[in-house]
Amino acid sequence: MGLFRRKKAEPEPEPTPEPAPTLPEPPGQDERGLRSVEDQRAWTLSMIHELPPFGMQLLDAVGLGLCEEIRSDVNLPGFDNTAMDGYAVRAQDIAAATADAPIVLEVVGRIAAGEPATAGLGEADLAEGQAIRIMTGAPIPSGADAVIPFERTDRGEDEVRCFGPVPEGANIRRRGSDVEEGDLLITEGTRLNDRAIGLLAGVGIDQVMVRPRPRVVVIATGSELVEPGMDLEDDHQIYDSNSWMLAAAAGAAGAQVYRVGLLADDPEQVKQSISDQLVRADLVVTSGGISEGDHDIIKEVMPELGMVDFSRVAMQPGKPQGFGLIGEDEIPVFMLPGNPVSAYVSFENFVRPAIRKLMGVEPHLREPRRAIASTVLRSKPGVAQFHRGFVRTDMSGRRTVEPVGGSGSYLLDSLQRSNCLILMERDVEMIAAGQSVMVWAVDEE
Ligand SMILES: Nc1nc2c(c(=O)[nH]1)N[C@H]1C(S)=C(S)[C@@H](COP(=O)(O)OP(=O)(O)OC[C@H]3O[C@@H](n4cnc5c(N)ncnc54)[C@H](O)[C@@H]3O)O[C@H]1N2
Ligand code: MOO
Repeated sequence: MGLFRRKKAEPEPEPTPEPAPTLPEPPGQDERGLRSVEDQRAWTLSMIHELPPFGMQLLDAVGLGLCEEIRSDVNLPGFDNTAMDGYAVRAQDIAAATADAPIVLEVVGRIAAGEPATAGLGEADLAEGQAIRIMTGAPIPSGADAVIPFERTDRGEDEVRCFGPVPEGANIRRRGSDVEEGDLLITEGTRLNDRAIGLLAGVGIDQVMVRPRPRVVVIATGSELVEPGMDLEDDHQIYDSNSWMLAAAAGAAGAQVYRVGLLADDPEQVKQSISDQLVRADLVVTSGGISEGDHDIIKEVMPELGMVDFSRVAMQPGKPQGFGLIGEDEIPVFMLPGNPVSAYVSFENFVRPAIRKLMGVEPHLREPRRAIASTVLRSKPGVAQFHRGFVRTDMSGRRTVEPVGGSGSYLLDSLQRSNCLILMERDVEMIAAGQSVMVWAVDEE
């Protein structure tokens, strides 16, 4: 017992520190320490979330991902109308007409597009022996069941000679024959193109719910890099191609791109510059500095900015990969390898799907097409191979593909000459000429 029966004050318990947030459990590795491309993609995509949707005017929505289902409230056409300038007639009245023995009809009115069907006749039906001059898009008057084009008549004003018959229904565009009220027009997850905008406008819709363009910051690192347009000061410098190519690719995928100037291999500068970018980024993409070198700057500084993961993926090119969630807002960052082809192939495999997921556009991954290999293709065992290729489709629809350039991941020229990536799965070592293989046609949407 203590003095004066007072209990000794219990020491305050030490507050348990919040555990530092970590990335979800990364995918497993093979015996050589490599992850599969599919696992790496699924894992990184699991940390990317669709951006919240907004209502946008049609022209602001071009290229964006629709996040509602669009059904039509109207019929298209909204009324039976004529596809030709001519005369609305009763087909049976001129069934016996020929060039030599034309049938004469009385012209009882005239309807232009935008005028009501009653403009010609009032409330009466077109009667036997009557015709109405009618212009393309104008509504078909009641009683008429065909339109004879001007070219098959003498274009008469008060009466018209018809030089041949027309079948019932000829040149009439029926109400609802394009779109019926209630039809499903565009599904959620569709990236809106120019034709979709036309259809939406055509059914009277002026605003849609879409996800905004993801803001993608693209950064290249490397002290050897020089901005295109500047002089190379010595012969061991190179021009930065990656940040331009990645910025262009991100833009084509639908992003709002911010390309940041080059960052030299100075840790403090790189850290500060990347942190400064986070306020305007939904996604950050870097290139270079992630493999085993002494100056792999990204590998060095990024752990100070958040939760990051560097790994090796069973793919060629593109083996070294980095991913993280950085800054207070845990902005996703893809840290791509510096070799230009590796950066491009990594973009196609991981970044483009992430941009599409942010936009709510499906499918996330490019859809592979089947093509016949025109020469033998080889791959190292145990890695997914992404050869550059040129795919063409002949007149009969047969798609063939040939490799372009070698497999070196520095080969920018052959990358430019290619229009596809040839996909050779991890367990495939050879594709013989004439065998089929899957390709990503990278110039397609
Ligand atoms: N000992 C090892 N060395 C390397 C390995 C490895 O596993 N062990 N992997 C190789 C592979 S594969 C790749 S890919 C590269 C990736 O390297 P980094 O991401 O660290 O990239 P850097 O070293 O910065 O650059 C590589 C290469 O690319 C050129 N480069 C970089 N940035 C640009 C740019 N913006 N525009 C044009 N060219 C760029 C750079 O000059 C280098 O030539 O590592 C291998 N090494
Ligand atoms: O895998 Mo590196 O990405 O080939 O050149």
